[in-house]
Amino acid sequence: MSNLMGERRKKVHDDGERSLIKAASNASINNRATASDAASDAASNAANTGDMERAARKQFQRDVTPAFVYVLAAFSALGGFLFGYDTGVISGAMLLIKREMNLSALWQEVLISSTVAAAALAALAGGFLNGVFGRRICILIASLTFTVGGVVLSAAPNKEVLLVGRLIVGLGLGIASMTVPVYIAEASPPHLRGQLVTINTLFITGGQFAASIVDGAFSYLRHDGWRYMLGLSVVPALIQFVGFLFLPESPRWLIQKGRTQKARRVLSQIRGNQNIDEEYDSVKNSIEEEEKDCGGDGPVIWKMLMYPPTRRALLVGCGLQIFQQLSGINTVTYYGATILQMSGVRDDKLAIWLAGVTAFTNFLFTLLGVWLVERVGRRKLILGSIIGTSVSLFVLAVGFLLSAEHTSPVTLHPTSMVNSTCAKHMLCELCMLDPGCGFCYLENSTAVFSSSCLPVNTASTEKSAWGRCSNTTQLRDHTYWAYNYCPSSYSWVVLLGLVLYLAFFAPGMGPMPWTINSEIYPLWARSTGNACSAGVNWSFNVLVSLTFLHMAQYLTYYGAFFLYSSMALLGFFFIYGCLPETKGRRLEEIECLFDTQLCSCGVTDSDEGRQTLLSACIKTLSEGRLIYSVTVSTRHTFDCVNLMS
Ligand SMILES: O[C@H]1[C@H](O)[C@@H](O)[C@H](O)[C@@H](O)[C@H]1O
Repeated sequence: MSNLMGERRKKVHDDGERSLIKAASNASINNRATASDAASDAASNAANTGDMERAARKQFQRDVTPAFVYVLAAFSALGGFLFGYDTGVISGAMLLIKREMNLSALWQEVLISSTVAAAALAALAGGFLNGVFGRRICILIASLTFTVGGVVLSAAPNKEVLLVGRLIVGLGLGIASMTVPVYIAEASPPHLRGQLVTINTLFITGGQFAASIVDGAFSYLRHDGWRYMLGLSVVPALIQFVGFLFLPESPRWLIQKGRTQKARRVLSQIRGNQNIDEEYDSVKNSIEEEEKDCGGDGPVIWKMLMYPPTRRALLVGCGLQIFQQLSGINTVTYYGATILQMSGVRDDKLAIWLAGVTAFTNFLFTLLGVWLVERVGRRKLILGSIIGTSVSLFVLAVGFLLSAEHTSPVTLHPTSMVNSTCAKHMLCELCMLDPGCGFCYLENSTAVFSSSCLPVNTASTEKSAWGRCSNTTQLRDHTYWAYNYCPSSYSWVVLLGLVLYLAFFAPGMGPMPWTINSEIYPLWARSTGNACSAGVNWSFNVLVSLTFLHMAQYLTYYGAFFLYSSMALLGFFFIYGCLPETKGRRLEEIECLFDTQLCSCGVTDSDEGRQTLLSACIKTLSEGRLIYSVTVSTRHTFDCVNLMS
């Protein structure tokens, strides 16, 4: 298989080389090229030999990828695990904390959103820290922050200290989320980069899954169970911290800082003592090239915005993160347990584990993404994923719509309830959309009957404040309490939508925005580019989570999901138009993909040839009597001129 891929890539290269000679002879050097047919042949042979050597070297490197790069990726991806764990664990922990500390709804909201908001700010600051201190120090800072945050949270005597702990964890999240993908991308060989960076997202979803298991297990410990839930994050954080004391700095960052000897040492350590000259030279050349192109004063973000290729890359990177969040991943997974309950899993004890089922499905399908990313490429994977996501959201919305249209009426109106707002609701759908009420009903195999809309118990949404559904032991013998959902014979459509959603979102839209962002910026702009896009991701994460319940109230559930579905469709057109394929390219080549006007409907085959050709040109071949000299004028056009020496 890898042989075949090697052959294919070589063919593209050959074609590129042929078109190079053709382009050159058609252009300004027409006469000289005609006079040098023989020399051209010789050069072509020499170039082919060089080509074959390069291909053979690449093949060798593929066959013997040293284990060290996997170790490095795994330790880095613990940052992803903590990302998933710390964002996932809070929902289960909150159920216990709110009871023990008597938290108001506002405090609950503050404790949940503060972390994500702090992460957004820290991700932005992480760009600066990365540029100055390097990737390794930033990962060490992040794991130390996670550790301190975990200790503060697990020992918190009151809600104020809890808030401090949540803010500290948020800082770690922000720094880790932008640094880890960059570090892995910079250390990986091109043919494995996509897979290894995607492993980071696999660890995110793995962390979310682990969090749901821990939540389930410690939920039985009514007193202080939350301390274990929150405190356990210290374990992976410490493992990562200790691991990173021994792991090296990114060789690309070292070269950028002029620490070339160390960079060479690290690169050959990561590549397992293979020949690193070609890679080292290409990174170094491209840094010099970048300095020429993008010299000038001002903050990096300003230079990025002034320089068209990085401006376009930033737009694409942030756009991907925005559409990832606007596709509603965090509300769908948050709502997943309710969807499963709605579909007939009515046992309350089981409900807490249902979030785990959704998280596990998300994890499983992210694994599919790891497998696919280097096989089909980023572009196809994310396009297939987002269109599937949009369709699944549509199915989810239709399921909610059908359920709403066939919603059960409220048949009982207890007289003691006249003062409650819940008494006003005549349909389950309206009762369910009111956060203060729930639906209490009896059910036989064919119908719902004896139903009432009752106020929810403020301490636990698992039962009503009073009446038939206020005592959990009474909630059997076909008496059910539905908070957040209505019994419906169309729940299978909703369940189908959920499964389809996870199957499509998780392999592409979940990981690709992170993977692609780690690749598309040139080195001088990489930390800042990733900081901005990660900051945008976290900001939209808060935005979507904070607006979901209000949207559900004003637009109903189906309205909210139709909106997410159209956002995903919009995202499809954006990605189709603007995202080039980055698979298999060296990081230094990728900037060229943004040379031309943005949104030119992706990269065509001939573009691929053009890019391979460009990288061949940049190397300035000098073989035999023939010299290829390169003019890469402001990186917008290039012309390979063959000259007789
Ligand atoms: O890529 C990740 C991932 O797929 C998670 O499931 C989600 O919670 C995050 O917000 C997202 O950035």
